[in-house]
Amino acid sequence: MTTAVTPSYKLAKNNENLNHIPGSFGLPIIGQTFQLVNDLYGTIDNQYKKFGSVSRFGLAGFRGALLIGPDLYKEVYLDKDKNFSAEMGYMGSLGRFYKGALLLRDHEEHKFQRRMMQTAFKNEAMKGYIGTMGPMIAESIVDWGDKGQLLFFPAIKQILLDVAARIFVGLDESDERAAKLNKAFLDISDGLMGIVTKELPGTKFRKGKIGERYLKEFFGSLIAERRAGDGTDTFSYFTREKTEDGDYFSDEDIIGHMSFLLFAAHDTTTSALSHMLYHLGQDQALQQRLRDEVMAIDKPYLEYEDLEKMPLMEVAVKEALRLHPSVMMMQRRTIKECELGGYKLPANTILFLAPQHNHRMEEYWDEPMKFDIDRWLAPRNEHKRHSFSFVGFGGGAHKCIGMHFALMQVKNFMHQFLRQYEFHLADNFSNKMQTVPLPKPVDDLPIVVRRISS
Ligand code: HEM
Repeated sequence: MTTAVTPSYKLAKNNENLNHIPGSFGLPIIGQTFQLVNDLYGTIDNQYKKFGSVSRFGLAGFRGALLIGPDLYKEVYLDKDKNFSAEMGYMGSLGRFYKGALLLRDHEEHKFQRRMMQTAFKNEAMKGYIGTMGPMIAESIVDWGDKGQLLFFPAIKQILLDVAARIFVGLDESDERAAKLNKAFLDISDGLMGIVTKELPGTKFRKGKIGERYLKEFFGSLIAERRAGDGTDTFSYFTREKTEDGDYFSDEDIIGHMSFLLFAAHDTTTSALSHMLYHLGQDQALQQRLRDEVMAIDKPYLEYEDLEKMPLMEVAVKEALRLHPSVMMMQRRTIKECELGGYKLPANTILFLAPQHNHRMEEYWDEPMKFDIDRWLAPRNEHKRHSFSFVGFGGGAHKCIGMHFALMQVKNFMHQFLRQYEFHLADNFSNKMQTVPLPKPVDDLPIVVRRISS
């Protein structure tokens, strides 16, 4: 039996010796966290204008280099010389609960693990998912017309939790394990925000750790049964996937990937849909343009082949993600000394990548602050000016594996919603947006919904 040796870069401490790079780490420990929470774009833009595309930056206890601009993102995401570690970039944050997740694996190990997910995101699986998704969403919004005004963010959050329990895990909403699973998952998300990182009574961290243990036990206890069955939920696919040598993936790997999948899929899509409705709720003509697209499909539920008949919906969600990326900060750590933007960055330096700034650069986007779906369509095709000017789903080896699933879910929701309802933002909407920890409207997006008379 061979024992895996931990590569030395995973044992090294973060390098904070960056005196040769312009900028500042900000206040002790918290760094520039407060500025960023108050104004994400302004803080990054200020940093760019003062110091250029590579600068010293401090955030939530971490000190490293902030990278700005699509050329640098391309270098880091494509990582041709294996210079960058996603695992060590995220170890101090996501690593507290999701050690072993796909995003926290590097290079060969990452490639090997990503294989586990391949069948679960192929066409055949996606066709099965879409068959479940449409009716579930339709049922969830059937009474929205009677409510008049509703808070969109918590409403869509619950719908997507239920859909995830069914499609990813194979649990019906009436199954009491679905509620427990959702609670465990939400507790972990809360735990990630905890300031105390010890399991002390009453802390978010402790609640999160209890949730983490619940998920471990829950998924672990079902692996053998799912492997023997013919389930078409994501979890079942993972249990049956084999390595190139014909072995199943280990229980530990399957559990780690399932737990992270729930996290990676949920808040991101909730945030994207909330921002999309935020813009459509202010522009009735655009809302009608998208409604015309879904009406033209003329079916109660979307089928897989219908997804490509919704090009406007696809660019509308991308435009929402351009202005308000769900993942507001990505992290990597250098493995060895390397040069970025003309600066030598020592080994073990944390790198911060803030996609929103790329998405609003005037060099790549005309009137970047405007919500304008036509910028993505011919003849303008602004997104083609640089292959990394839009990185809402990341790029390179770690590019979001659930991107097509997310787009399918958005299209399904919008297909059900716009066919039945028209809506606008409620008068009491504050028009304030938050970006940290999750980008969303501050007061949960109150909307007024009216049934369209048939
Ligand atoms: C609008 C919705 C979504 C957005 C904006 C989004 C965004 C992202 C981004 C930016 C990354 C790359 C992070 C990095 O490189 O540091 C990522 C990775 C990932 N996403 Fe998504 N995501 C979404 C939905 C989903 C869904 C629905 C799933 C699963 C069904 C999913 C699963 C994952 C996984 C597993 C990874 C890690 C991939 C890897 O390391 O190889 N995401 N996502």
